[in-house]
Amino acid sequence: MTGTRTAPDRVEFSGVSKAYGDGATAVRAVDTTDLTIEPGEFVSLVGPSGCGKTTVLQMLAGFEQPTSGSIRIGDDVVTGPGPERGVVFQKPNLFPWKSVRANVELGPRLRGASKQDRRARAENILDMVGLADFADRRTYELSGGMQQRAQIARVLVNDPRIILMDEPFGALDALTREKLQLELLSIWREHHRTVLFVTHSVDEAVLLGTRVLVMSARPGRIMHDIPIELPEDATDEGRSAAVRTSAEFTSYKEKIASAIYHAHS
Ligand SMILES: Nc1ncnc2c1ncn2[C@@H]1O[C@H](COP(=O)(O)OP(=O)(O)OP(=O)(O)O)[C@@H](O)[C@H]1O
Repeated sequence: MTGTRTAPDRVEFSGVSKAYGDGATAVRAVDTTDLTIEPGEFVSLVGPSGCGKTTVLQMLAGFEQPTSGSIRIGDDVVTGPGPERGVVFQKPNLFPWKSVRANVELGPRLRGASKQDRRARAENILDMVGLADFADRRTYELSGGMQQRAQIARVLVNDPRIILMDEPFGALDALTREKLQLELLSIWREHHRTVLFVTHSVDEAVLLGTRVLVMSARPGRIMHDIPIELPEDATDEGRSAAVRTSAEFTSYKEKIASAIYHAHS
């Protein structure tokens, strides 16, 4: 039989709903949702507080199962977590007593990579996220921004094809946040992984996303799917301010902020 195979990293939600609990006390978090994410897309997910953004991400991560409908990656139905998906949360979950390098090497070590291989991979990734000089520090010694960099390195070292990020920069100060946004954008431009990025910041959603999805109030469903095309490359630190103040950027922000505002009503 010669069936057509779907691209291996294509994400597809078909009629996905999620309720927590059952009976009269059930919380309907996500309503019937269809969604396709093509390989290499950077999709920002925004919406009113409690509308089900994290639930969408957790279902794709395989930590939660849909109540109805199904989620596929390529031809495979998601039934649990898998090595092709890496998850970055708002709070880094690093081992504080281990060095940055040991934290980053843990994934490859658990998968049986040789010492030489995992060392080389860790060095490469730590360099990429700007932590090469901090490899031997214990993670509790790092600032919040550095800890989040280490967390991103820990996910990237496993070479996931799909990266799921839930408010990863939400706890950082504005300057560090901006720096990490640009770094993430550079990494994505270079490696072109598929990214699903949950954020409360419309500015961040527009700056990073190739698409912004706006969810309605709970039970959430995707109300708007907005492709983003900005005039310039925002990864260049010198030009990012110009991008953020461009007419296109402002217009996207206004459109999305208004959609979120109306999603409440
Ligand atoms: N494990 C759970 N058990 C019961 N209810 C839950 C659980 N997780 C989430 N919920 C509820 O489901 C709804 C959607 O939550 P979710 O965290 O997905 O929304 P969100 O859009 O990410 O929220 P926020 O923007 O505030 O982070 C909320 O009403 C929440 O209280």
